[in-house]
Amino acid sequence: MENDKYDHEEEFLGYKKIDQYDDAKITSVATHYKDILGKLGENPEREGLLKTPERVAKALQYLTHGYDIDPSEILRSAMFKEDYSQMVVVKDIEVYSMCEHHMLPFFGKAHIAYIPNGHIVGLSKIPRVVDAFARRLQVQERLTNEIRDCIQDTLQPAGVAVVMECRHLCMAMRGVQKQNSVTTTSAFTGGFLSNDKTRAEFLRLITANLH
Ligand SMILES: Nc1nc2c(ncn2[C@@H]2O[C@H](COP(=O)(O)OP(=O)(O)OP(=O)(O)O)[C@@H](O)[C@H]2O)c(=O)[nH]1
Ligand SMILES: [Zn+2]
Repeated sequence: MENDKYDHEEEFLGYKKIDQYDDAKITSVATHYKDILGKLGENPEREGLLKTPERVAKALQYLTHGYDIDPSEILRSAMFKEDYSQMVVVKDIEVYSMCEHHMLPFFGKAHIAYIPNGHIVGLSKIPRVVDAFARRLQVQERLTNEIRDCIQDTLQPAGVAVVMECRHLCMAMRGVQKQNSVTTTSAFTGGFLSNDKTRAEFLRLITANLH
């Protein structure tokens, strides 16, 4: 019975379970990757590579499963009326995404805050929203804005702040080959935009070592 509830909840939120692969898609993507291995000068029939096209296809489906998720629905599923109007900060959320230019990973941290306006949201839903947008082909700037807009439009708080710090492998293992550069992006609404003190408090909280 517990399982039934779990399945229903997954379906409701539009989550795709990790083991729920789309067989037709996997077969088609794998066929292309077998061809690509040959074009790269490899022998796709050698033992170590026999299952590689299918593995890559499954990995790619996982790494882009955010397309199947409705991020607003995630928030709507756990909004609670609450008389709390101080900033809520969830910091150091790990992010793994892939740049849409090279399909190479970029990864780092997201720091998110909102100022409740009658409703709070289940804390775990904020990292879930981050993942729903991150598990797509992205640029860091759009990812940052999409997270902000989703929280603002769905929860309608008095303000949202998103800061992301990421390393881009397309800048490290190829191209310009800078190993230590970190890209920071930010997006704000409401009180975080209009009130310098509110924004400064958020920035202080995400840089403070409180634990
Ligand atoms: N603004 C932004 N750029 C990104 C992001 N991820 C990758 N890029 C950049 O996308 C750009 C694509 O530029 P192009 O000149 O078309 O591609 P390229 O010839 O492979 O460029 P190089 O990486 O400089 O070798 C590069 O400058 C990447 O660093 C991102 O999240 N945001
Ligand atoms: Zn890139």
